[in-house]
Amino acid sequence: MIKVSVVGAKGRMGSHVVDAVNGAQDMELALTLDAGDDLHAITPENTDVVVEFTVPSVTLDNVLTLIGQGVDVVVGTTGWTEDRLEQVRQALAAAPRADQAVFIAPNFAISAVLADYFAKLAAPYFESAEVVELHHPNKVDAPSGTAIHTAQGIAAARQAAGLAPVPDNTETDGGSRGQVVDGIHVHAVRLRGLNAHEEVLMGNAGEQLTIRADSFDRISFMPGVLLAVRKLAEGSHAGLTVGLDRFLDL
Ligand SMILES: NC(=O)C1=CN([C@@H]2O[C@H](COP(=O)(O)OP(=O)(O)OC[C@H]3O[C@@H](n4cnc5c(N)ncnc54)[C@H](O)[C@@H]3O)[C@@H](O)[C@H]2O)C=CC1
Ligand SMILES: O=C(O)C1=N[C@H](C(=O)O)C[C@H](O)C1
Repeated sequence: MIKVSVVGAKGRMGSHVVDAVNGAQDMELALTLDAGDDLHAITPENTDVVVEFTVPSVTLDNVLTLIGQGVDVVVGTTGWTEDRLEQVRQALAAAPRADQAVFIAPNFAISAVLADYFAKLAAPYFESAEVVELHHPNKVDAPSGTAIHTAQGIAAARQAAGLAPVPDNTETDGGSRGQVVDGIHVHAVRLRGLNAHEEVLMGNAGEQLTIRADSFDRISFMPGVLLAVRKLAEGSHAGLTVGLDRFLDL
């Protein structure tokens, strides 16, 4: 049995993870912690893998503490920059166990992972590309971690293909053109009734490709979370891994 602890267990995602772990025949729920709890309670004796869904402002500190505790960590929280990822790599290099692992996924839903993948495939063939993400209004960060990741992937694919910057003759902008991530405009919508959605728009003269992923319910993230827990428990993914696509045969 894989012993799984959940950090952020009272949150929207954390509470779903608790239910998913309780429903998995090969896992047993160890500790469930939330804001104010001491993460040092989590040790290799009671936990194989920790699942961390908290808030962007605390996730790095949580992950560094958990690495120091000698346990593997699956992270779904957003807010990861290259600088923060590097801090995780360095902490893992000095971790108590040589084969210790941290896995971070911008998105655990297969629809979103595939949309991201398809966007990278399509990117070299279109002059224009923009990303629109749409979420529930309780979300604290904008744009979404997934949209940032998608925009970065599109930008890298365009650069590798030698494409020019996206065409844009905007002269006045009060913010309507969105946040620019590596040259790709990203727009965020917050609307009651929505959960997590992303649309990638690509255009050429006279044509448009739309790639859209809709996560209507947080249960859509759970197969991906459980897959990541199982992969880390296998012990063959030491170090830092980013993106669920790394665990799929794409
Ligand atoms: N990777 C993915 O597939 C997904 C990622 N997310 C991301 O997961 C994160 C959490 O989202 P939600 O569950 O909707 O948020 P939420 O606000 O419902 O839950 C966050 C939980 O973390 C707890 N928390 C805050 N500070 C803490 C600390 N220092 N230690 C332990 N717990 C602490 C809060 O009390 C709360 O219970 C966000 O960054 C969100 O963008 C959300 C959905 C899917
Ligand atoms: O806060 C959310 O809800 C979500 N957050 C993640 C993100 O910012 O990309 C994943 C998904 O979009 C849901």
